[in-house]
Amino acid sequence: MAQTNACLYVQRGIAVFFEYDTPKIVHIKSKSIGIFNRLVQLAIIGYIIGWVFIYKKGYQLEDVGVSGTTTKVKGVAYTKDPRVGNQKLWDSTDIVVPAEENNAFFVMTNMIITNDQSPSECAESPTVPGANCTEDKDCLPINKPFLLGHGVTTGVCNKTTKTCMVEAWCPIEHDKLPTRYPVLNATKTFTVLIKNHVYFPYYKKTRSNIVESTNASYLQGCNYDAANDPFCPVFRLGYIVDHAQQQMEKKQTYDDMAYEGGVVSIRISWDCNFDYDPLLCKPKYSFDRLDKGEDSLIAKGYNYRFSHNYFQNDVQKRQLIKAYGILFIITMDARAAAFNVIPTLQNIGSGLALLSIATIVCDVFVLYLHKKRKFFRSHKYEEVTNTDAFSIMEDDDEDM
Ligand SMILES: Nc1ncnc2c1ncn2[C@@H]1O[C@H](COP(=O)(O)OP(=O)(O)OP(=O)(O)O)[C@@H](O)[C@H]1O
Repeated sequence: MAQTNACLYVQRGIAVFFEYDTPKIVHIKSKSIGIFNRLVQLAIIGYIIGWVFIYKKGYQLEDVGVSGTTTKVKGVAYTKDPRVGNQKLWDSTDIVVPAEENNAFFVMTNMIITNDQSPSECAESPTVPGANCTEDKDCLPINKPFLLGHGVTTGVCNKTTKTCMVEAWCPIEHDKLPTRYPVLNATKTFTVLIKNHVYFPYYKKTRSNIVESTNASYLQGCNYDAANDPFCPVFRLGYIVDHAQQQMEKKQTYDDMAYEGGVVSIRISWDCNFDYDPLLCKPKYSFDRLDKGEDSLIAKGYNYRFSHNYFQNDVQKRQLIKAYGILFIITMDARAAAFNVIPTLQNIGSGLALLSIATIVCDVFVLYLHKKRKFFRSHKYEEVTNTDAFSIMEDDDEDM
């Protein structure tokens, strides 16, 4: 039985080898099928013209720009807060730390200041893991560092604080923000000048976000506003923070964010069409908050520590600052395009090839979905053999 089946397969295989398929044109005269065919062709042509050529500008060659960005923050704040000295004047030199960063700037908005620290011995903080003790032997070995603490053990337990004595920068920092408001909430009125230069290597053209028509007095007086002054490169920090939170469910005020810090991105987008005057190419700005803000339960906000070291009466001293603030990260995305023959021909070619899909779609409709599909199929597929051909030749001979 199995042998017979195998023989049948072999015979069929041999028969297929001696067959030839050729497409046949069946001219169907039907209003509904004709309209369907034209609609499919129209949809494909619409896609090629509308999407590929008009929307995606398939006739242009794209170049990606390289760019450099610098920033300068300006503003003055005056605080009356016992935490930072009763009266203190702050300008951007005090508040922007470090003074210069690559594609970013940090604005300090709140802080814990520990003044006059000097290297000596003091009791470790009770919140430091492993620093609690009841007797001296709990603080052995000597010179053991506390990873999350402030110094190294001296082998003595402080009976008052019940923590190990450490050799450290003393007094150690009291790591707790004392009030619910940020010291430097006035930074919301500070401004930042962003200078962004972009170069397109293929087109050898440079653009800058400081528009050609501006002058120094315009820069000193303008403030970016998406609706009223979209080309001013000077941004109020309060404006950036407000607009960065638009996509967030729980929006925070500038003061809320300034209290524990956060991360905001400033995105500069260039989309230049060099088929027109390059001077018409202007940047667009958008702002986003990158940290989770209120939604994050642990490790909220953004802070880091830095110190100012000095000598007083030949004693080495320092002021330690735990700075909370907003880190502004500048990202850039630059593209330029202009007419070029190669992408134009490529897109026309692939568009024409796409038109053949109309025939496939119509064939599927006519041969498998249409109510007269059996009739159309019988005309589309026809089997002929050599014997048929010979009989027709003989008939022709007789006629002659
Ligand atoms: N954050 C800012 N807000 C408003 N204007 C600014 C800001 N930063 C700079 N400017 C002004 O923009 C212009 C160009 O700034 P640029 O830094 O190139 O020049 P500058 O003369 O060195 O600036 P300055 O000495 O005032 O810091 C200057 O007139 C400057 O005062």
